[in-house]
Amino acid sequence: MSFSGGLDEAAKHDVLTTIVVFGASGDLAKKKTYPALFHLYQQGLLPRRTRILGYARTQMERDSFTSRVTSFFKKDIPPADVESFLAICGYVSGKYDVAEDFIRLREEIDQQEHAMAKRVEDERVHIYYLALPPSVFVSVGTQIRTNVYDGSCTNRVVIEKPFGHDLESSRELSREIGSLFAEDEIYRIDHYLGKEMVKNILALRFANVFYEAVWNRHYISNVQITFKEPFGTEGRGGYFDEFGIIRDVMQNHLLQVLSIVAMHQPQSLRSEDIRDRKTEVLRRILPIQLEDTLLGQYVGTRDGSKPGYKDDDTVPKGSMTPTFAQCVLHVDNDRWRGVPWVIKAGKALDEAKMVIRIQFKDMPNALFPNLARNELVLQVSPKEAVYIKTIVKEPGLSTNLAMSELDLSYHKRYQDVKIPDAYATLILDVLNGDHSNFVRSDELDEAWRIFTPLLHQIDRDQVIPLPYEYGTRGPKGVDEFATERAGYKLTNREYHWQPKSTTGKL
Ligand SMILES: NC(=O)C1=CN([C@@H]2O[C@H](COP(=O)(O)OP(=O)(O)OC[C@H]3O[C@@H](n4cnc5c(N)ncnc54)[C@H](OP(=O)(O)O)[C@@H]3O)[C@@H](O)[C@H]2O)C=CC1
Ligand SMILES: O=C1O[C@H](COP(=O)(O)O)[C@@H](O)[C@H](O)[C@H]1O
Repeated sequence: MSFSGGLDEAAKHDVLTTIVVFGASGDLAKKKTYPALFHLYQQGLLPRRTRILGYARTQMERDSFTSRVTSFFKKDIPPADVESFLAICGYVSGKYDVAEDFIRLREEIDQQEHAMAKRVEDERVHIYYLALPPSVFVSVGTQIRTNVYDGSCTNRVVIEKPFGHDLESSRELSREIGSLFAEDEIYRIDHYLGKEMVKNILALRFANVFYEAVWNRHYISNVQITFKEPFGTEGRGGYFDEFGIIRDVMQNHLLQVLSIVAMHQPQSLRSEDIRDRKTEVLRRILPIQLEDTLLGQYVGTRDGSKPGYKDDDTVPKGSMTPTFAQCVLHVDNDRWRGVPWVIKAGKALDEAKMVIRIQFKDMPNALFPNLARNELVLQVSPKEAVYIKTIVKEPGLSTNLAMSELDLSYHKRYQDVKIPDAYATLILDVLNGDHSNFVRSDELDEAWRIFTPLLHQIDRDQVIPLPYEYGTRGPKGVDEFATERAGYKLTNREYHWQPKSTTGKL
């Protein structure tokens, strides 16, 4: 990871670069991969000699391919930019298990490289982006390794989650992928690691003397990491039902965030040093107990305006898959022993939000009795912000105390900065060969170790999730859970942080 001008390393080096997007006809390619590639192209961050080849089974004429991959581009983009981007894009149709099709792909890559090459010894990079269902990862990986892989250039393989559905299947997948590619060729995407505020955690923690000083059990009472979506699985129920909210969001996104908040300072900003620290802290997390877990599944609204999870035609009628979960985790090391970490994720809740809330302990002196607690809140979405809930004297003639905040709202402080999509930053990392924001196989192993016993118990015991109405805060007991299990103290019911916040009396 670089904090000092490493942004356009790849572009500066003018490496001959070929990016192959497998599954180019699909949803992820259309919504994320191509818009991200286009964003990088527009910013001049793709190496000058880059070619992008889509690959999928669907037969597509150039027109239908280009209209598909540009369908999620912003509407106000100059058409000339889109045209020049499309000039570097091509498409090859082929199956995922047919050697001849991959040989054709390799020939196409060779031809394109030949056309771009200045010298025979040009430095070359091949990026294989697997925007594909996991059922074909290994088959496509095998074909790439056998028929496309070029040992004389740098090869990078980008893989999307899910990486298995429990410890055993994840190990099996790692073993199979690991037999095809070296670990340093593999980039496992967790797109939360590309989000601005998640990338900011490292800077906040290790570039400011005052945070690190209190970042431990002596000052922090509990930590809450919360993901809320205001919509249900609508249409994606088939996929979701196999996984459930714990596998979909918690085992990956929330645990990755937790590991960065909890880890010790890395030796350096080198990706392996950062990943070593994350893995080290994951190793200290005890497997989650069912008693420390609250599960829910949304039902339709009383007025019938929103459907329940099981009303979705793609969801099996008797499904017990949780769409909401809240768990307490414990990090068993000297820094964190005794501090509960509450992670919560749910679909069809009351709002869209991803926040990391660090609640400090009570003020240890009695000069001011009954003080509310300080909190440091990192809002990852919808609007990036860092704020510290801070007690002040109510301004004016009053001598009361009031809860207020030190507020760094990005949309106010950085008005001219456009925060890039996570996929754009992650693809840029791949171009730069930077693994810091990708999941290493031992991290993945630890993540599954923490969740697998719980997931198996839920399946084995057929644990019934509690119902909650679409658009609410979650099942009955959600707020009490954090208070009773983690000692969370609601600071002040009158106080609600907003970008332009009101203060509330204590
Ligand atoms: N969509 C999203 O927003 C997100 C997706 N992901 C992950 O990214 C990957 C791709 O997701 P997404 O684009 O939604 O997937 P899609 O279901 O859209 O599949 C991508 C392409 O793969 C081919 N395909 C689909 N099903 C099969 C199958 N059973 N066997 C062989 N080929 C198949 C199709 O291409 P063709 O038939 O033309 O070959 C399809 O266009 C997955 O691993 C997913 O979990 C991760 C985060 C978000
Ligand atoms: O990986 C996933 O993430 C999305 C949420 O991502 P965000 O960037 O919009 O916060 C979630 O909707 C989806 O279920 C899950 O698979």
